[in-house]
Amino acid sequence: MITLEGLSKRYGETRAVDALDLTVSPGRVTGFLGPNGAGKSTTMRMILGLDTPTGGSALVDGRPYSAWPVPLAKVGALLDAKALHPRRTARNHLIAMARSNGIPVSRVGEVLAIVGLDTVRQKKAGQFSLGMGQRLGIAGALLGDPEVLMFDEPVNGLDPDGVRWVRQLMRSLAAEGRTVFVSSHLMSEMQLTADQLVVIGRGKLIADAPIAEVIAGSSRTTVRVRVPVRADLAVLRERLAEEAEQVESVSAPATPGPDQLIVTGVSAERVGDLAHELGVRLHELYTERPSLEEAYMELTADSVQYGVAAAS
Ligand SMILES: Nc1ncnc2c1ncn2[C@@H]1O[C@H](COP(=O)(O)OP(=O)(O)OP(=O)(O)O)[C@@H](O)[C@H]1O
Repeated sequence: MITLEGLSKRYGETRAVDALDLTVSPGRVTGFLGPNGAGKSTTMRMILGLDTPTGGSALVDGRPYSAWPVPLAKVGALLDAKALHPRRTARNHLIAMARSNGIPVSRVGEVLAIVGLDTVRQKKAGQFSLGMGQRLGIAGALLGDPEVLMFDEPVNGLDPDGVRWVRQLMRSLAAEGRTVFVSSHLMSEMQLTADQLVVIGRGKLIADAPIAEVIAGSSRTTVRVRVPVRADLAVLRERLAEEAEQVESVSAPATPGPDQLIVTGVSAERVGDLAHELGVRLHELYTERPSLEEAYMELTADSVQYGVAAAS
């Protein structure tokens, strides 16, 4: 488990991380999202003791990372896949890591096999592609068989097969009861991988909730209802207008007039109950949920620092 209490980091005037309170629990994949410069990498670096907080604390199972006798056996991390010695082979890189952390060298072969690099274990890291570097970084994170894993943009540079592999790896690590904390800008991938989402913007917590809740909480969740009788549509519309945020009449393609309502701010159950009370016959009633990307865009709209002006 990772526990952040009031965690803060300032760089001069920049509040990179601003009083962050957060618990990252075991047994699930927690996605860590936020616009560029939101403070994700800085947070992860502080958890690993690579940056010193200017306030608050970051603990792993109740202790700072460095206070664990074999930190690599407690937390495995992939932060910067390019941080490799270019003339060292994959195998030697991992052997050096294992030796300096008191981990049996026999574990090196195991993790090379897990990440699919056993055939190139004698290749020098400097000759690795971006994706191979990512795999080697993940091998390093797994070396100490840690309970807590942190990955900063792990699918960066991976081909579709590799992306899928990372997804399955994260899911299986969480299923084994480990804590998996992973940052990514790929929303579609996060939607498939994460159980819980933590969203930050300008160093502050914006959301910490199960993925389904983040999506359901979006104002873009609407209810669509199809009513076959035009007069009934008007009756239902009038009644819904009393409690909905918005009710819009629309027509399906190739129909002469409106035959559907799109309702915001009222559940499908409530729409169905009201229709029943009014004796209005329905042909369709369903909830349209936004994608995670749409929900995320809405959540972070005020926190984007490095946006591009929309093309006119
Ligand atoms: N060493 C540093 N010196 C000064 N400012 C820094 C330093 N490291 C990070 N920052 C600033 O802290 C803020 C947070 O940066 P950080 O890299 O943690 O964001 P991020 O969420 O990981 O961004 P990205 O998604 O672009 O990787 C940014 O404004 C960044 O410019």
